[in-house]
Amino acid sequence: MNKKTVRDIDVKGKRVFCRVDFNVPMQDGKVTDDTRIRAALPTIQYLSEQGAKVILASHLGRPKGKVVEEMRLNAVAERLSELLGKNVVKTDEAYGDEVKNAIAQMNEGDVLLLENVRFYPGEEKNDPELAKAFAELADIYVNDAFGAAHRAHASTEGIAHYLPAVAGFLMEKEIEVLGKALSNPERPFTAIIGGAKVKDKIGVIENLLDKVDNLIIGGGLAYTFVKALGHEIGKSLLEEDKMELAKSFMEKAKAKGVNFYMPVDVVVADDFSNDANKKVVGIDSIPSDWEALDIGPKTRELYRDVILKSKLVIWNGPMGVFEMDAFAEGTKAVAQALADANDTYSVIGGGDSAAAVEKFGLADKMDHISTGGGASLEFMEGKQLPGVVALNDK
Ligand SMILES: Nc1ncnc2c1ncn2[C@@H]1O[C@H](COP(=O)(O)OP(=O)(O)O)[C@@H](O)[C@H]1O
Ligand SMILES: O=C(OP(=O)(O)O)[C@H](O)COP(=O)(O)O
Repeated sequence: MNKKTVRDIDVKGKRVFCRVDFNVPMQDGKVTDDTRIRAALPTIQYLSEQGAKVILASHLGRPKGKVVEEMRLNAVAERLSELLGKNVVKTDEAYGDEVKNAIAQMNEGDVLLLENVRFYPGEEKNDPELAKAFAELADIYVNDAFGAAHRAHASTEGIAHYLPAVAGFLMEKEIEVLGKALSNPERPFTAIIGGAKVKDKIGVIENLLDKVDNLIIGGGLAYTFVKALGHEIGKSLLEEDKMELAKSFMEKAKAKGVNFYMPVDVVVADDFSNDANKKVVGIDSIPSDWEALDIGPKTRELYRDVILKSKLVIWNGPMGVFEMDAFAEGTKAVAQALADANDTYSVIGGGDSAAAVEKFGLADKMDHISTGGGASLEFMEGKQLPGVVALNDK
């Protein structure tokens, strides 16, 4: 990465405004998955050990510029405090006098967490006034919020124009791992794209066609491709207006010598539920009133073979409706193949794929699980991430 990092600056005694992505799942006021908090610990601990006054900022959810009580960061501060083994002061605002007073009382090494930055309308508008108000709190800006790096907001982009601005360790690692995967990939290089969001992922697929040796399509988005080939897909997921594009991608893949893999058989169900009637059918035999909710056993074998022969695999999006056990086998097979492929570097991106890998107990077998869903996708599409662009060059 050609951006400065926390290693390149002296932070001792300095007030450091550190943007993190603590947008974590919560239930009944408790943090239910602290992966993103743990992922930011190396930077927080480093800054604290170097004698900085660490002022953390994050968003949580989408409160749309207003205070939403359930989206306060109190529970996050508690969890962080447990993980750090030290007290974390939490303020009820993200800037202003209360915050300035709290910061004035900080000692070197102390950690403070500001309130949800999205409680202010200026955050998502990237309002320069709010960015300046954040900048006034500190001497240095550190961005470690990879998961929000695709957002040009006041605390992720705007503030970087008013302070020395560097990347944290998580940001550096994500950019390096994903960047290396895309710029100098070990081959064969395979991308597996699944999930449901055809619109979000179609750009990624196009970009990947210039980079990969194998492109594997699964999940709900596969059926737009299946239909584009002229097959009946019954009630399976379809983005009709993307069919032409899907067709052109398959042609482009052929022209570029990219192996394009699609399901050869699928698990179809007569209802979108775990106890629906289900059966395995060939890809050209989906009954008109059934829907395909998982890839079939032949497809799992085929995809496994491709994975085992690959040196680098990036995976974004489940192969089926893995939340229901009846349709989790395809996703599980891909996760298991990645776990078994010892010579294959595996990169998982996207909240649902990461959750699936976690659910199957295979997370520690993966080489890199990205903390960013949207961010890793935009990065893989070849887009510049505003939160990274705004940082100081080396
Ligand atoms: N065949 C399918 N039909 C309908 N939904 C599907 C199918 N396969 C996967 N899905 C759904 O796709 C969702 C994940 O999609 P997406 O958000 O695009 O993935 P990610 O979060 O990994 O990027 C999951 O909730 C899953 O149930
Ligand atoms: O959770 C996030 O995105 P992700 O689910 O795409 O990884 C980030 O915190 C960004 O949140 P946002 O999509 O509300 O801007």
